[in-house]
Amino acid sequence: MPFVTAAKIQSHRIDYVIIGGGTAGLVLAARLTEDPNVTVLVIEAGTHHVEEPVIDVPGYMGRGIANPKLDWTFLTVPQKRANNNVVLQPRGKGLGGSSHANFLGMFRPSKEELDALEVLGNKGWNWDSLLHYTKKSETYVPVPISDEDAEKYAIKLDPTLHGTDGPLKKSFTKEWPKIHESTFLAAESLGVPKNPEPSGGRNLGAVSALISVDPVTAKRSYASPAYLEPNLHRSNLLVLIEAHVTKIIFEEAAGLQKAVGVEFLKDGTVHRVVGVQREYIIAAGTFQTPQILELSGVGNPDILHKFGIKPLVDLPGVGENLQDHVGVSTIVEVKPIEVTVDDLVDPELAKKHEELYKEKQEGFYAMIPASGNIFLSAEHIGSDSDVKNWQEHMHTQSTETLAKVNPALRSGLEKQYAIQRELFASKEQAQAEVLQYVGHQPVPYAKFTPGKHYNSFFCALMHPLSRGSVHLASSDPLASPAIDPNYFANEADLDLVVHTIEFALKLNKTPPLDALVIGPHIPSKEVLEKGKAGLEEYVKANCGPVFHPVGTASMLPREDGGVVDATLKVYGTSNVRVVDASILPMELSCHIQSLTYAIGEKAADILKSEHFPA
Ligand SMILES: Cc1cc2nc3c(=O)[nH]c(=O)nc-3n(C[C@H](O)[C@H](O)[C@H](O)COP(=O)(O)OP(=O)(O)OC[C@H]3O[C@@H](n4cnc5c(N)ncnc54)[C@H](O)[C@@H]3O)c2cc1C
Repeated sequence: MPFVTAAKIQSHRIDYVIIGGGTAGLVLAARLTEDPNVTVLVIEAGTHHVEEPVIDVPGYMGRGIANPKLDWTFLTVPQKRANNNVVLQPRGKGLGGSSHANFLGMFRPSKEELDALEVLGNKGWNWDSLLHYTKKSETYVPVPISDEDAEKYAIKLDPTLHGTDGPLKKSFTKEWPKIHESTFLAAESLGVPKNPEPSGGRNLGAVSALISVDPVTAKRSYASPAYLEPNLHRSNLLVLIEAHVTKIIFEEAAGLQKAVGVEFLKDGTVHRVVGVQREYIIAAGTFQTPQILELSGVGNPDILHKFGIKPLVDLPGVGENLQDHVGVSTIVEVKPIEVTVDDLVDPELAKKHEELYKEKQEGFYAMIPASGNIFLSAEHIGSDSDVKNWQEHMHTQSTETLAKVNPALRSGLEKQYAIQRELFASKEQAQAEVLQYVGHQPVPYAKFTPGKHYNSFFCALMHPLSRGSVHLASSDPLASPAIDPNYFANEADLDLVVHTIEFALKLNKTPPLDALVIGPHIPSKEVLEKGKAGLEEYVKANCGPVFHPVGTASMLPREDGGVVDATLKVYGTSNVRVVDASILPMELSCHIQSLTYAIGEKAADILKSEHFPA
């Protein structure tokens, strides 16, 4: 039984401490403890969720948001270019982290995007390597599908691209919403083909989403049941839950900061773990990893001084370079061609599906309502002259951003923008995503009318040019950090979201989908009548994230504003690394959980090869 108490920790000899038992943290813990001579302590602020339907049942996706037991319930600071709104930023709390809170989609970026990590100065971080580690993390479990349905719903996977014996299960939904078929055909008419195998480095087009579900049990597969629970028998894997790490304690040694302990709060008492043999790994996610670094004296000295923290490592990239997929929902009323989540307002039907789920692992709750996604290039959402104007506009806007940025971060940002411009110019690279939600997406800016049926398209940006930040808002380690995605700081981002909405509106008017659409719900007719200006206002008033923040502990050369090097070691320290999504220096054209698992897998091999060379 690896669960330990704060009082007993020091009776163990610990090789590695992992701060945060989330997606990447648990992968790393499981892989390192494959060696029985290596002892790992995971410290997780949340709890161990066992038999928690809100997590396990795929059809309950999203229900944990704003529940403080499951979600950190973060909000952004007021967004200057989005009507000063504060925006919800959910993050999974408890073992499994955001892998227990997410919407289950399993996607991969394009080959060029992963190869760009190496171009940015990170040797060994490229498509081939990350494909290897993604496959290592997963097992693809096929579900039976007829040839006719496989054609309609764009499913023809190349088995060599998918894992066969990794801990995480992925599969497809067992039932296919009819509206996906009409949507995919309409997209094809607008020049966006179906992509039956988006996992091989070409992710553009209309796809049916793979999801992190075990089709045998119909339960969510996530970091805790995949990587932790099967290893609970290991005596060298120690897990401390409901313990909030407040800082790492450093001592100077040979010109570097060496971590000599970690401090945490449990049940109102401050505890320390000292005497760790090898390393301290921060895996607290994109918002809390920079918070822990800053609380520990690693970051921009100007920021640290404000909170009375003595700077130990001058690292101005900590908490900077935050990027997020931002977007907005569009919803139309549709004809009732099939039973959807909208019908579950009927308590009798909801009960029937709950029973179906319990007894046969079937029905609505065995699937997710959002399993169709359309990835679009700039060319798909704009005319030739739009694209040309955009490129020019993007260039000017980026140049202005570069002029304002902290000089220590400028060269890194310049390199990122050069790559973004290249990706933007390519007809093969996705710049926007339309996520189909079959039914009325639960958003606060639209009211569902029982008895009606809806179709939602969430329209999101893939490669934001805007850069935000996450920094301390208080020296109190329990306070939320100040999260500022800085949405639409670059106007091109707003324009791209507006063009994506225009694409979605066009999709609704294109056969055969048009035959199902009754009329607009949101944006309303009044908004639509105002044209582009109306849509811009609509986006600013209602935008929100797709929950894929990255970049706040960027893996980049130090002279480019990096926080970690290509071995994930924090610059200026001798024994601290970051292993989570925050290390990704640039946003990708996909949902990022698969890649986060791959980061954990790759990190484990990096550590093993350094400490136990073959
Ligand atoms: C609502 C939502 C929907 C999403 N949908 C999808 C999707 O459909 N597909 C997809 O690919 N991706 C999706 N994502 C994104 C994806 O799940 C995350 O990007 C990924 O899981 C992040 O992993 P991580 O290891 O970086 O951090 P996390 O998994 O968040 O892990 C961080 C861990 O650290 C712990 N922690 C934080 N601070 C401390 C502290 N001070 N002390 C101790 N522990 C601490 C946290 O409790 C957490 O367990 C979604 C995310 C959310 C929130």
